[in-house]
Amino acid sequence: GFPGLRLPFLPALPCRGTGCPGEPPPPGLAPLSPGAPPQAPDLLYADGLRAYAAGAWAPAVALLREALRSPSAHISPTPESSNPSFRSFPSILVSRGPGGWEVGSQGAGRGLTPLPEGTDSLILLASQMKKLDLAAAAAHTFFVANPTHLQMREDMAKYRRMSRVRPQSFRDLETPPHWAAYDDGLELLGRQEAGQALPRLEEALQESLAQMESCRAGCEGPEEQQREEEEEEGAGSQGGLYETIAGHWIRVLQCRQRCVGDTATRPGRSFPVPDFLPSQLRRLHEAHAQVGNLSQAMENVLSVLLFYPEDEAAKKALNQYQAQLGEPRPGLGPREDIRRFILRSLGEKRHLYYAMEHLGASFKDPDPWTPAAVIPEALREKLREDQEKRPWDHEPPQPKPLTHWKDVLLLEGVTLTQDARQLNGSERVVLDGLLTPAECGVLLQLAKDAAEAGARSGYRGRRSPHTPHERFEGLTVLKAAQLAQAGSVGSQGAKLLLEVSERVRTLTQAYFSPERPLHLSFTHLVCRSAIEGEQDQRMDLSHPVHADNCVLDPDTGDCWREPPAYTYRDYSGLLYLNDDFHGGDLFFTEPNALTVTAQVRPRCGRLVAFSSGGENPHGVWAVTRGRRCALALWHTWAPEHREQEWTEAKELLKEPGEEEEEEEEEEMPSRDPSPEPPSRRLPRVQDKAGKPPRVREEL
Ligand SMILES: O=C(O)CCC(=O)C(=O)O
Ligand SMILES: [Fe+2]
Repeated sequence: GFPGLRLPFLPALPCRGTGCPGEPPPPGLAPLSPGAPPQAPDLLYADGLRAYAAGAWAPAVALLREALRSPSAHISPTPESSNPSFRSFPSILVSRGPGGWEVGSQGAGRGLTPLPEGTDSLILLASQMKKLDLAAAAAHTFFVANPTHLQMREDMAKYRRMSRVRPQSFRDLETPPHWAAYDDGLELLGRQEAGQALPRLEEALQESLAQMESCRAGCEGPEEQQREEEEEEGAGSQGGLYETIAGHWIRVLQCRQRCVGDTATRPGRSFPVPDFLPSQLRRLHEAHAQVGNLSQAMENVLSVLLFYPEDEAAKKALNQYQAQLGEPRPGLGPREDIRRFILRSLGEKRHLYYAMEHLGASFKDPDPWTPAAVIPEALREKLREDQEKRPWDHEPPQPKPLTHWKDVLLLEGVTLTQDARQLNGSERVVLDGLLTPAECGVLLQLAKDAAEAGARSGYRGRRSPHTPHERFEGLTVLKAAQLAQAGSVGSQGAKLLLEVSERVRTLTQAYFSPERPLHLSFTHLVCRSAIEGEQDQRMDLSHPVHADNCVLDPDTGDCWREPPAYTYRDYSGLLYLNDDFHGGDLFFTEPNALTVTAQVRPRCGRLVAFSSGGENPHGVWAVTRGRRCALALWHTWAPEHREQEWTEAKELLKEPGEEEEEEEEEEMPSRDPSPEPPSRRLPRVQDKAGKPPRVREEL
């Protein structure tokens, strides 16, 4: 498996002396400071890789360059032979030519090219060092941090085609094969290249099933047995033989069912893509239909129907095919691999539900498609209640529209919904798919729990500072972490809040400021609730028209970048969590604060990001029913305005075992903070216990 690894091809490097836990100075950066004695190139190289693995680009580039430049490196540029875990690749050179990135094979006797500063130099450097895997991963990482760099993406594809490396190995380095194939397939499909998409989509499905198999195989492995032994010791083995056997099987089955979610979870993400297999089948069906493969389109749509027998779209397509084919063709049925998968899974679910009903076992069904008939009558009521409490787990899958895929940037499944032109502005964007429904659910729950915790301690949800007709609750990341520590809210929610804010920062930087690092300056989870019985004659807004970093004068259209405005804010982001309320759309206006130029309806996982100045006056229509929750984030180019609380919150939420690893990373000096979370760049919080809690009021 790939449990959340960022760069799995990098071996865990042995820790030697300096920089190792318990040892002073940070790893191997000394040679870069003037006057320090030079280090052997392979040590520099190893340290460079460690810096690279930690995401510290600047030191990585510097160290690797040093490694390459040292005299002995000219003879043997890589310590490949001494380190068997580095594979050799054919020698390929990527360089920046007049027409963009250029790919060619390395000519003999070519001298060392002076390297420009910056992340992309690592790609060049790595390829010169014949570290094609490193080059590819660097290119990929560069792309992830700069998704608007479409040229780069195309060139990466070229690079991949030209290399004699097996086709997947570039993405494989960082991404499990089923995700790599899936993303490729979707992208091709979006470009209307269904024919080319098909092999990748098919591969994605095969690889997903294979991944599932290997995950399932692990369910009876030594770890599972060890856990059982421990549990049995703990429980004093009161049960007899049958109980022991039943207990074993229940655990194996629970584990196997969990593999669905594991396979559907992208590396680094906390939640699975909902309904992963059925949505892959839908894509396959779509692609086969587009190229006119009638029988395969039919096979796939029949497979969708195995999951969802009542799926209207699938039934309609099927009828159409049957009409086209005339008479039923023998031998045409759902896919065998899917049929077997479903049968087996249903068998397991039956056992688990039985165990739940009669043996008190717990089981969280990972699938929304389980037919009601499989669930014992006695459990249905309770499950329905749970479901109502947590509707996000069972929201029907919403296939993303494929019509705009030409414009879509594929980044962690995020799609570009509206660009500045479509929004009638200069620096505005709407992106979708930043959160899964489950993630929205967790954050909504966090907001709710925090509000309840506040109410218990005598704090009443106050009236909005903007309107008397709404209640307003705001939660900062630090407050969330403190509440999690006190046990008032789940720590999963507080952690997700941090993770998500970093996700937004990365995207905002990539989209608007690829050349210059953006920092979070303030993160606020905000819910606005209509006060019932006070909505009838309402004329005001939930949030009056304003600009975020300047004081707008609607009469002249000027915007004064001076206090009381938060003048250091450079980019604003609103990440919406729900849409089950009335009113509450965000809108942009002309500088006169009257003429509406664009409007955005909030929904789960939708991000609206824009520059914070007078070019983006905006407001929020009255929320007249229900509760509207959003994560408001402001970004700054000014490092001195970085959100200190982010780091403090991160610190509070750290699990006991995480300490050492972080220690090492934090000591990694990194002046170029491009794709890292702010925590690595900020000094450690000195005194968490002694400090009175800071209250912040920023809106
Ligand atoms: O919640 C929104 O959609 C916008 C809020 C806003 O503009 C702000 O807080 O500055
Ligand atoms: Fe605003």
